[in-house]
Amino acid sequence: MGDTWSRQVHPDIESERYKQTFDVERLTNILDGGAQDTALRRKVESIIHSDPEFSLKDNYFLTQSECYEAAVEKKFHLQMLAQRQGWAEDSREAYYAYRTLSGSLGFSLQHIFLKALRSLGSEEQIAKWVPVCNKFQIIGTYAQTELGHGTYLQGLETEATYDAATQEFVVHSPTMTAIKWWPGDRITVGDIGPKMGLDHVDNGFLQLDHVRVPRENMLSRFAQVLPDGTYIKLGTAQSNYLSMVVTRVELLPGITAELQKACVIAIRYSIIRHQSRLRPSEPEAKILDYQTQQQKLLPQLATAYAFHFLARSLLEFLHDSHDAILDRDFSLLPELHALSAGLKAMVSDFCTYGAELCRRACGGHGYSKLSGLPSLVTKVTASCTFEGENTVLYLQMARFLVKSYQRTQVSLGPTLQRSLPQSVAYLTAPDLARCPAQRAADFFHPELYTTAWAHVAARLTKDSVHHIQTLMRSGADEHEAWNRTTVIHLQAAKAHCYYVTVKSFTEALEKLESEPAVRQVLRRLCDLYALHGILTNTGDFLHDGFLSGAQVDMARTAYLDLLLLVRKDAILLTDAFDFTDQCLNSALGCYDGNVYERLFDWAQKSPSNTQENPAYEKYIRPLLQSCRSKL
Ligand SMILES: CCCCCCCCCC(=O)SCCNC(=O)CCNC(=O)[C@H](O)C(C)(C)COP(=O)(O)OP(=O)(O)OC[C@H]1O[C@@H](n2cnc3c(N)ncnc32)[C@H](O)[C@@H]1OP(=O)(O)O
Ligand SMILES: Cc1cc2nc3c(=O)[nH]c(=O)nc-3n(C[C@H](O)[C@H](O)[C@H](O)COP(=O)(O)OP(=O)(O)OC[C@H]3O[C@@H](n4cnc5c(N)ncnc54)[C@H](O)[C@@H]3O)c2cc1C
Repeated sequence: MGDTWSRQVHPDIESERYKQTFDVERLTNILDGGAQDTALRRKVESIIHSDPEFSLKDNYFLTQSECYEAAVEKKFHLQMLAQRQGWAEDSREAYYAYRTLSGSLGFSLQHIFLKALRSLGSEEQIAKWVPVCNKFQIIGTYAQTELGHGTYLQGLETEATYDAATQEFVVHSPTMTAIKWWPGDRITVGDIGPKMGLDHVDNGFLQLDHVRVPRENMLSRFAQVLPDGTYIKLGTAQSNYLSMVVTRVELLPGITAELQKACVIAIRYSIIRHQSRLRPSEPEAKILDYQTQQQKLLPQLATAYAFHFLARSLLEFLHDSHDAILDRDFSLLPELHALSAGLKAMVSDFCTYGAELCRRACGGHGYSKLSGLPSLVTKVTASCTFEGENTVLYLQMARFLVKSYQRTQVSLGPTLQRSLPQSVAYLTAPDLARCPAQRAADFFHPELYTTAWAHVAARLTKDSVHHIQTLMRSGADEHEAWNRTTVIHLQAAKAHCYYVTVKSFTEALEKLESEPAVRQVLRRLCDLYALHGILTNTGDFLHDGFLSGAQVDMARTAYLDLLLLVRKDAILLTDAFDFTDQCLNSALGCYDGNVYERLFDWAQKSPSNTQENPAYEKYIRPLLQSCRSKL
């Protein structure tokens, strides 16, 4: 932070860094993608942090309007810096700049606009507009949602009427509910009013009154309109939804980073905070030494790591399939859509839950904005809704699971095995009826718990299909049967997403053979993540006897042992994320652990401490005097 306390690390947190069971720097390199990436990121961060224009110190004391202005100001300065440094918009340097300034930069919708342009625009349109957008000579938004519709895109009311005489589209909002609502960064425009958070984003409304748009401005990779108005379909009905798929995947690292930061803040604080005594004869304990505090925070740390590797594997899948889709080979799109929908829902749900748990785990100081935790919680909460409301997205995943299972019902055999999408291959794998675990240590085997998760996901998917078929046999039509099964669909989709995450974590570990110490510490997190899920969903594993009650007790023993093991490395695991103090902007989460000094110092900046509030003269003094005169 560059303040006086940065020079002296608090002994409590320093002692936690002595016993290095693994090389923290190597883990940071692995998370960054290599030592060179770490070096580049740190170089970008030092350039940013050396410039006072990018300081976040006063953010907690700004009004909404000041917050927005500060975000645009930072974006402006970052654009000027990027031009001076030669950092292209889609460069690693730009990515690292956004990572360190995330949540405080204006024009975030420009990225969403560019994803739509790159996914739906023709090569000519991309070549024409991307360069000027990258220089912010065009500032775009993504105005899809309306006052009356956000989820149900078939219900959108905005009209685009083609005028062949002028070769223009006349775009119009015919009703009040057709008014575009929410788009950040827009004709009759205005602000939609105060929100729960994201004060740095100017979410507004856009009412279109017969706005004319040239024909060539329609993004035309998957659909074209000829000068005479003929409509040419070049893709599928869903290919025009591609930019949402790309956005859902590319949002995952940023959403995960919110949980990572919350874990860093809460775990560092939990080493500094001493409260109550473990033994009457001993001094007050570090709250991270209480098993319940470990149970709150360490599974969240495991989740934050699990999602890092999950996001990486889904980004690879997107990268490998995106070019084919742009070339109109849509064979991988259904699986990509299902994964992007289901995993965006799960990651945002879990990161929201986890960030709030981290906040609560910090007691009273977790309720202070100066902790950095409340703004992390309000920010990550938005991701449960934007880019697709989570329930709706889980149901999209469920629809894919149902269709995949129905394919197994009609044709079994080797050809099916090869043609089933890789993420649901377990639907035709030989199924274990019972878990083979004989003792707690057996639950430390990735093969065992991955199979357990596949078993539950398969059972719930089959259960949902059988439930639909039973309802239809009793006379319900397919739509009613679907709706009356959606609670079970949700269970199946969530179990599938958890299985996918466990599998991607175990696969990431397999690639770390040359890093035994790092691999071991990550392996414990993988075990913890998998067992945490089993123990918070034991009903699903007991339901058909796959796990016995005795085996659940074994899993719990393994889990509680893991908490103790992970506790020892907790600080080192948070250090490995390598967030700077400036980026965390938290009085509780600084690297040096000097919490109380910073909390007291930062509180002095509160306007209430720098100027008298008019309430005293207007109300308090007269009240006191009125009471006094009666005495
Ligand atoms: C700091 C701040 C930073 C903020 C950044 C983020 C800003 C956020 C910006 C936004 O929020 S933009 C607006 C986001 N809006 C949405 O995500 C809308 C969500 N709704 C939908 O995506 C669709 O309406 C929905 C998937 C719910 C329904 O789609 P459909 O209307 O096509 O109906 P249906 O569910 O019957 O799907 C028909 C077929 O299309 C498929 N499909 C649906 N969506 C698809 C898709 N995206 N890609 C590929 N296929 C898709 C679906 O799987 C199915 O295939 P099958 O018939 O083979 O089963
Ligand atoms: C911070 C923020 C920023 C945003 N930015 C943008 C932007 O830049 N551009 C843009 O276009 N949009 C933006 N949005 C809008 C966002 O995309 C929509 O709010 C989102 O898609 C959800 O749609 P909705 O609001 O219509 O919710 P609804 O769908 O009305 O959700 C309400 C409830 O209905 C349920 N529901 C709806 N349909 C079904 C169904 N089929 N089955 C079961 N349950 C159902 C949902 O699960 C939910 O519980 C933003 C939203 C937020 C919060």
